[in-house]
Formats: sequence, structure tokens, C-alpha cells
Amino acid sequence: MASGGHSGELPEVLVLGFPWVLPSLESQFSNRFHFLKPSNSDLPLLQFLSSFAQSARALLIPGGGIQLTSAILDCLPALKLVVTTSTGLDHLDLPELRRREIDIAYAGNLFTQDVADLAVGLLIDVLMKVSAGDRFVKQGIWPSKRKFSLGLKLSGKQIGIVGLGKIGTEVAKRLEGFGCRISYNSRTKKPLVPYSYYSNVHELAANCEALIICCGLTAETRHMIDRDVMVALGKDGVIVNVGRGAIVDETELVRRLIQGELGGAGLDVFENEPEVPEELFNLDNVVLSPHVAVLTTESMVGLTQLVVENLEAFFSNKPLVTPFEDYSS
Ligand SMILES: O=CC(=O)O
Repeated sequence: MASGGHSGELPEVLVLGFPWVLPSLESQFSNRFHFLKPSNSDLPLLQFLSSFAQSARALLIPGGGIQLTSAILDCLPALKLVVTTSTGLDHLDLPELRRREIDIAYAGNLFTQDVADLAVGLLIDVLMKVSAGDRFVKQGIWPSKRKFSLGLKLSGKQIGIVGLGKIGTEVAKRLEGFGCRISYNSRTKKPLVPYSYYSNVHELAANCEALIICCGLTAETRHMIDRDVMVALGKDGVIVNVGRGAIVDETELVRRLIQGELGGAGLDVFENEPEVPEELFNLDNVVLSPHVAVLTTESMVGLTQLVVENLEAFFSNKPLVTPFEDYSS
């Protein structure tokens, strides 16, 4: 049976998404907030919202686990705050939220280091065949075959960063430490950055041996890494994606990897998660990871804290801790 009633005078927080991302939120903070969860009800979502969430002023979206449509927003007339736990905001309609004067709090900088670390990890894995070597040993192939195909050096590689925001900048710093030469593509040239700038991702690809995709998904970046960019990168080129799957034309990526028209790929994100093209499963030059770049124990502890701080700030009319303000992206 659905229950949307208030619990005493606690501020009400509607929760839509993947609550497992914040496992300790309810156990630790149900004395501070009343969490209203349609997932506990048998009612269809919109019916639940229209019946029980009319007074909800705050919405929490753990794990970016729902596309926040106008149909949902229409059921939430009192909504003034969306707290989402991700860095990427492609599940939110930013112009629509601004039009409705609904504020956004997000993960801000919380995951930057983890995502940059995984990007470099995936690149090293693809080039130096860590996962492929692991399979070679664990599947008992080593004694019979002995020969393992050659890897590639990371040191000295020309790396192109797509999106030199906070995550891209951290990836660049790490790769500088490995002796890589860095160039980048961004909406604008960064004034104080020593790396070569290409205003066009196609030209960046033509001048690099690997591309690391660190930007967010927007109408402009959807399928930005298309056939032409992959052709420019060349048949030995490597693509690492820690941004969003749909930034890459996945069908084209898979086709080129199977045909040997691309050197390899390290992917933490996919176009239709959790669906991953099975054709990639047997390719040793492809490393797959289930969108886990941000999922470290330490970051999740920080995230719970950040969510609570943002909710407390909102309910006591104080400035949000990590407001999202850059509506231009
Ligand atoms: O993908 C994870 C995030 O956007 O935080």
C-alpha cells in the first residue's frame, strides 16, 4: 500500500532513482528528513506523485537514475530543489528546470579524482593488456601457449583530451606524469593551459594516438565521436570513454573494433546501459567496466554527507553547498 503521509514535522524529500547508491542515507538520516519513495508503492509513478508528492519541495535523484521529464515535473507543483548525486546532468532538462525556477545541487567536484584515475587505468589496461594478461593467466593459457601478444607503451604517447573541464584537467595532469604529450578539445581555449588546443575534435583526433572522452553529454556532444573522428584517429588509435556512452557513435565504434579499424577501447560508459554490445566481449583490445568510475567507498561516504548538507542548507534557506550554475553547457 502506498504511503505518502508526512512523518511528524520532518522536511519531506521525494526520492526517484537508484536508492542503493546511498545505502546509509535512510538509516542515518531518517530522523532528519522524511524520505518519500514511490519505489515502495505499487502505484504507477505519475499517479503516486499526483496523489502523494504535491507538497514535496525537494527531490533527490540518487545515481542519476531517472530522466526528469516535464510529465514528472508537472506532478510536483511545490518543487524548488533537485539534488542529483551525479556530476553529469544529462538526465535533467536544464532549461526547463530554470524556467520553473527549480535549483539544482549536484556532485560537483566530488568524483573528479576517481574518474580521472579510472580513465588513466583504462588507458593503461588497453595499451599494456592488463585485463587480457589476467585472462591469459587465470584461464590457464600461459603454459600451453606461452606467447602473449605485445602491448604498447604509454610513455610518450600523444593523447587528446575531449573536454578539458575538471576531470579532463586531472586526466591531463596524470598523463603528463607518464611523459605523454597532451592536446585537447573544449568549447573554448583555456587561457592558462600549456597543452595544444584544437577547436575541432576531428583535428584533435588526427593529431593523437588516443582520445580520452571526459566531457558531458549535451545536444552538441551526442555522437560527436563519429565515423569521421574515428577515421582521423586511425586504425591504431585508442578511445577511452569516462563521459557518457552516447558521446560516441557506439555502433560505429563496435564495427571498427571488430574490423580492426581501431586499435582499442576502454569504456566505462555505454549508450544503453546496462546493455553492452556482446560483440566486444571477446576482444582483447577492449576493456569494459560497468559505469563504476565514481563508485569508490570513500566517494560514497562523501556523497551521503554532501546530499545531507545540500538538503539541510535548502531547508534552512542557506546557500547550497554544490549548486549547479553553468546552464550554458
Ligand atoms: O557518471 C557519473 C556521474 O555523472 O557522476
